[in-house]
Amino acid sequence: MTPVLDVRGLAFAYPDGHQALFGVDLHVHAGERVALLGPNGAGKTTLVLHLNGILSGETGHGEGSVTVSGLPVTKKNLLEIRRRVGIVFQDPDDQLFMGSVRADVAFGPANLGLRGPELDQRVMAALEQVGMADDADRPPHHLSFGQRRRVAIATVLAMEPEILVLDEPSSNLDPASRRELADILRSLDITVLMVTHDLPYALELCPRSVVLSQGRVVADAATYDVLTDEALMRAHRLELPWGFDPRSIPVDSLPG
Ligand SMILES: Nc1ncnc2c1ncn2[C@@H]1O[C@H](COP(=O)(O)OP(=O)(O)OP(=O)(O)O)[C@@H](O)[C@H]1O
Repeated sequence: MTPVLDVRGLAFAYPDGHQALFGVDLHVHAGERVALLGPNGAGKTTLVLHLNGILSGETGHGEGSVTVSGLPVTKKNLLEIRRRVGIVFQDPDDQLFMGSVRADVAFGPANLGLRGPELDQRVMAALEQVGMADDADRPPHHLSFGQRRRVAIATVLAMEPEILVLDEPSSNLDPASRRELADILRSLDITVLMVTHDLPYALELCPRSVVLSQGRVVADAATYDVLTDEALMRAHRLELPWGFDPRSIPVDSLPG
């Protein structure tokens, strides 16, 4: 089966010569939810920015390849790649700039040529997926941070991407919003790659974790196995929150 996301031998140095990735391999199959973990400066954002061609060999010095459902990420394929790879950035305000929630969610599909009832239906379906349909006519800047994050996710879902990439989805959320977002993410029938420093969230949502450290993949295993590997965790500056013990979570409540 062709992976949805196929990263092979990806190496990248920024124009100032700083080498951020050294031969990264990552294969994600349809329906998987994978956490991308690693300390500050590991190269997670650099990798994510390659997934839809924001960074590439043309913006620095690169080697290797990224393929999305068989389509290589190249300049020629960028439009289709950006439809297939939906990236939700950490700050929802980077993605919301229209006068209403509805208009923000409609922006992408309208650019793809959708109009009329088909566009409305696409917008409302995406808002329903994130529990924000009742707020369609509100200005995004009237919403709470957690609500804006959900709308930012809807703007991406409205493109019907093949993979949803989330950068720190739980950051700045209160515990209830964090849990509600976890419920939403679990309910989506979509392949997910989630960059996070929130290790309990990774355990709760992602059966598999990939650890990036100093630009290299140093682990690719079941999240439970990663989080209980004390030597690995220590070597790569990964720390569990105080009092959190993955071994105390009943195995049948972990995502499988
Ligand atoms: N524009 C840039 N020019 C030069 N070096 C950069 C640039 N952006 C990032 N880097 C460097 O590349 C390396 C990887 O950075 P990156 O932002 O990808 O890490 P990260 O894993 O996302 O970190 P964090 O968890 O802090 O967000 C770091 O050493 C960083 O200093």
